[in-house]
Amino acid sequence: MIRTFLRVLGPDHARPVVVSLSLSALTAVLHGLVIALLVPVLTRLLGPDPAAALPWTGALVAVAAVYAVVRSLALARSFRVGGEVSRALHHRLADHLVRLPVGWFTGPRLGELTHLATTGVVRSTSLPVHVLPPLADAVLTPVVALVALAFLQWQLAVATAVGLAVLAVVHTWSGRAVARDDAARDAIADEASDRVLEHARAQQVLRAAGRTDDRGGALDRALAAEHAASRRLLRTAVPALVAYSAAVRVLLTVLLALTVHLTLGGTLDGPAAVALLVLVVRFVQPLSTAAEHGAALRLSGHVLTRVAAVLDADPLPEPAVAAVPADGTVELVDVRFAYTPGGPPALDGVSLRAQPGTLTAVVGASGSGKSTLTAVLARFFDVDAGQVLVGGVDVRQIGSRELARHVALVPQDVYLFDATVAENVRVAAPGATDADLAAVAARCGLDAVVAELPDGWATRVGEGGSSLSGGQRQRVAIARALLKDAPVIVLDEATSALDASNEALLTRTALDLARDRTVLVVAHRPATVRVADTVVVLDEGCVVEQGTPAQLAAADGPYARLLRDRERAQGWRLVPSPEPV
Ligand SMILES: Nc1ncnc2c1ncn2[C@@H]1O[C@H](COP(=O)(O)OP(=O)(O)OP(=O)(O)O)[C@@H](O)[C@H]1O
Repeated sequence: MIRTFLRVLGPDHARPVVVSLSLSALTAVLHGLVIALLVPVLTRLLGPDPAAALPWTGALVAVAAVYAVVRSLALARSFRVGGEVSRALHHRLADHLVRLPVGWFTGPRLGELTHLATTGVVRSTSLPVHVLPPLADAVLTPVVALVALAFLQWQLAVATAVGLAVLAVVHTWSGRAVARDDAARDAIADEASDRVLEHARAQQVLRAAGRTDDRGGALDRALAAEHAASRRLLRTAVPALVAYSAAVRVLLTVLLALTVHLTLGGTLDGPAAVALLVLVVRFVQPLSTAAEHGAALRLSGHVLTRVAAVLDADPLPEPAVAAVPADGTVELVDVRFAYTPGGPPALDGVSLRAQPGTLTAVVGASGSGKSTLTAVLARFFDVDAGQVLVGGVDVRQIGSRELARHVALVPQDVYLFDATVAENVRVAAPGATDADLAAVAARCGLDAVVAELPDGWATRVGEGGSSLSGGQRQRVAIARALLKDAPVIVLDEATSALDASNEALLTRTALDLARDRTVLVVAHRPATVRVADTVVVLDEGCVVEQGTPAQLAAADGPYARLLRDRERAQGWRLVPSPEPV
């Protein structure tokens, strides 16, 4: 477990933890020595010559003083290390997450990450502060006392050694049973937190559907399962704790009885018996807390295994020497890709070429593979076969930083940070001046949005950009792409209804962008498709038609059918019912 802890922290942060744990171990050994020294001190103090206790008392005071100093140092260091552990784990997770393929971040993983980054990090932070030091005390102190006992009274030492072995067995047995239910409860708790998040996010949908409570729903079931899992854990944990605690009491009783027996039999004199009784009582004390700290250790161990699994997830391989794309030409050559190995292909032999200075519209029915095409282009996933080339270079040979500079993806559902509009645009180029912002805003119609906002560029957009409409958020994302000056822009057109002026603006912007770069639009509107230089029609992951809008319209194939369907759908309008006469 400690090995996993140090591995998860990484070499830079492991050293201070090792120092802190060593200090805690030294504290526990000194504690054991203090307890052991009580025996010669008490034996002599209660014996016929109390003055003989003086040198032993001096030794006891000296060791106790060193113990006090080391303990304070260990305590101060463990608290400092606790803070560092929290920071280190957050940094390690964050550094690794940015290198993972975007496809790794599926729904359940997001819930697990939230759990790990909050509860998981808190539990790991408590390890060097509240768990390992008392556990070292519970294990090392009795061992040191046992060694001392071996020199003082062998019969008691043998009985103690046997007792400690029995305790270790009981501890391991009870720990295994609890660990099983612990792991199950953790998994169910993750599911419950996922459901709570989902419930909060889906409030609009639920209210629109008239579902204001969740009786019998997924959240209700997840919370009930969590409750049941907690009860199951309690049913295992309580008997396990009681069994261990009873074993400690039995050991104490046996040792006390043995001491009395040895005294009555004349093997021990009165002062030695009193001293040994004190020794036995003192070293059994830390043992009784071992079960609780053992449980905390197991919980932390479980969480650390999961953090280690995240850190072990393979990042997308980076090229040893990153190649630089020659220009913004985009080419897909016989690309095949499935989300699950051996699963149905989302892209099945897709080939296309888009040149700088052109607008390519990608169209197709829902589920035909349009978003997947944009995802492999931005290398959110690596393709299973074929090649994705930007500027003549395979995206796997372009470093991720360079590729992000070359390809700007404007998704349908743009996420904005809870910051000002200006700060959100500057994400693409932190050094951009106000004049740069104004220039890109004018090109994508963001200037009109900013003019209407109460504080202009300084308006805060709320969490995720909630105070802006979908169309406005997309304009912020387009401004980011322009500011980044990416030669390739991939725009996933919003499927939601836009008013006529917004629709015209979006088409104008796409055309304007395509003057000096390669623009691919996942197009949902006939207006955008008609102005494209090339249209690529996807169906079940395959390119079924490709050509200019005029050519495809004349062919009267899948494109023409799709366009007719779209126009018919757009032709539907909700109109007020006529007034009764
Ligand atoms: N994360 C995922 N895991 C597994 N399968 C997926 C995933 N995302 C998409 N798919 C599947 O891949 C196929 C292509 O989906 P994709 O989202 O690319 O289609 P689309 O044309 O963009 O659809 P839409 O217009 O509805 O957004 C579909 O069968 C879809 O169910």
